[in-house]
Amino acid sequence: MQYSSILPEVIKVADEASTRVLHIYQSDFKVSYKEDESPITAADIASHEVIVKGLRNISQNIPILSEEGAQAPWEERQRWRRFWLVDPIDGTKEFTQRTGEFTVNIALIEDGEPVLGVVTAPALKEAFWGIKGEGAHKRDRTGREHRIRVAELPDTIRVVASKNHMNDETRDFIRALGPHKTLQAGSSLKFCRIAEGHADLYPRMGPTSEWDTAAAHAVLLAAGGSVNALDGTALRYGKEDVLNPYFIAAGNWYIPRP
Ligand SMILES: Nc1ncnc2c1ncn2[C@@H]1O[C@H](COP(=O)(O)O)[C@@H](OP(=O)(O)O)[C@H]1O
Ligand SMILES: [Mg+2]
Repeated sequence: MQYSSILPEVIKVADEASTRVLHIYQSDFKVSYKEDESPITAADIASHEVIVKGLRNISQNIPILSEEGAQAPWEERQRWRRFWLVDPIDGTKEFTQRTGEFTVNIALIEDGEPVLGVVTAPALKEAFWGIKGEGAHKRDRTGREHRIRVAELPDTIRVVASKNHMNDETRDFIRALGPHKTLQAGSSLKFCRIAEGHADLYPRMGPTSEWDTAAAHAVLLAAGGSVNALDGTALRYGKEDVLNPYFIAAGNWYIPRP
């Protein structure tokens, strides 16, 4: 499959979803709570609907797994060699707190690997995309597009961490790094900050689901970075359990084995 030939259409779908999301963000929206007590708004649903429709237009035959869609049973999912993995809004808490740090995420998975990813931050007017082996790009708030790449290792490591889901394990890991600077960012933007060279490391010793990380993982990979579980193996997608293991996303950082 020629990923570069479908990329402009995937960006268009993400942009359409972003426009809908932003419209709701700027309105007096209502917040409801799912069974797991995580928040959901009309923007999550609207974004999901725009993306599913758009991706079906691009490819009739590639199945879709979305945070807000009905999940196909494992008997079916385990046969998917290639599928779209979607988080219509990552950082719903950021959305409801109106920090602007939420994203729309679309990834294409092939044999467990994120080979294409598009991440948009509607309120920040930023977009990131990447294709395995073909590099990553950012569109900034002025509309200018440019290639991005992870930074060379700086003297002081810049660590990016969750605002809403910080925990003791992640804090201990960061402390053990020694001298470092800390940046905060919401949602999958943390991976994108590494991909564009503004941060070096994102340790996540806490739960996330496959849709939270896949698109930004693809961007970071394409920009020269990595996302590894604590045993050093790359994060993979399309598992029976959609939860990710704890991970370390990094630019040019050497991860010492325990
Ligand atoms: N207990 C838990 N189980 C699964 N995922 C969790 C979780 N706590 C937080 N997350 C995930 O962390 C994401 C937010 O990350 P961050 O704190 O880095 O912004 C949430 O994305 P959603 O907003 O899409 O639900 C959510 O999926
Ligand atoms: Mg999410």
